[in-house]
Amino acid sequence: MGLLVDGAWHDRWYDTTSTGGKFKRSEAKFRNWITPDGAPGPSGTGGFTPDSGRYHLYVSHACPWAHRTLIFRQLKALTKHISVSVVHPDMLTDGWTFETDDHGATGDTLYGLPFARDIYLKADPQITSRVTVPILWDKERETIVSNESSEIIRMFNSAFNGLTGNTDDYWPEELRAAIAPVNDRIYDTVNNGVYKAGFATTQEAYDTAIAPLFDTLDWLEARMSEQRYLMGAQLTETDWRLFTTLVRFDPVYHGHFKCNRKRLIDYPNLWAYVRDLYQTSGVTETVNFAHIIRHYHYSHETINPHRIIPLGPELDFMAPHHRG
Ligand SMILES: N[C@@H](CCC(=O)N[C@@H](CS)C(=O)NCC(=O)O)C(=O)O
Repeated sequence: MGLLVDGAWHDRWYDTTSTGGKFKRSEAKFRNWITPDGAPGPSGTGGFTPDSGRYHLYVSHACPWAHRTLIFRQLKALTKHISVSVVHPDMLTDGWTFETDDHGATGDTLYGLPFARDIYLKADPQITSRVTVPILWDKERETIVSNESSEIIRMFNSAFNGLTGNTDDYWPEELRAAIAPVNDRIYDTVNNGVYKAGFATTQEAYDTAIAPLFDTLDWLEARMSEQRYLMGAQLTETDWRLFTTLVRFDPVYHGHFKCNRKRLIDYPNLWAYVRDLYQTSGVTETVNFAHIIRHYHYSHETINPHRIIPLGPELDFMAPHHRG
């Protein structure tokens, strides 16, 4: 794993020495928006209109952030309009690569480049950035539209409605004010919380992450005993943002990231809720457990130096969820 500094690749693990052992996620660099009329969005520059075939998504099947974008591509009927390349699950000294010797890794189907960093360099040869997925690429302007998943899913939610005719809304106006604090808490303590626990390099940093993570899971378990979805009767982006972390919880985060006070399956409502979401039409096929389990255990040498891939728990995501 590494990062680009002034266009040069440096093979370097996350620096936790300056933060008292705490993992700090860096801000995404590319923050443009595709909008119905090409007007600039809340950040970035304009000119990104919702044209069929113009955009390409680079994802990892292992990555919970990239997974969000794949789910929205399915839910919003965008599969015909936005093409996809899938990186190899092993992220080693070259970062994400386009090697294809693993079932489901497609290579760079646009340019045939060897590494994900080459996509960042194509956008800006002098860039200083981590090389993260997802990457939403514009084939026309040959640049990165966005590498921030929370913003990519909002574009997918509404910008292409005129093209697809799909008007399902996962960020409805009337729920936005209520969604914001729930997203924030789940991002900080769960989505990013598992990483803060897993990548901690001091006991204190781990302790600081693990308590709020399970407090939030307890809170969510109670909430899901009263309603089908996080915001009530309607499925929203908040559910999908939580789903991609919870679906990885027992196979990866429980053991590899030491999030082990409880398993997901010890929370009856949350476990049924995750099965409900998993079984949603189009979503099941976005979950690739082989890449998920392989990536984390094989790539994180500081956590699992012998790269032994655990067998993993037997989980039946297709078991009836009884939440309808
Ligand atoms: N803010 C980004 C975070 C994406 C992210 O951190 N992706 C991870 C994979 S799960 C990554 O590519 N990490 C490589 C690195 O940090 O060097 C988003 O939500 O889109």
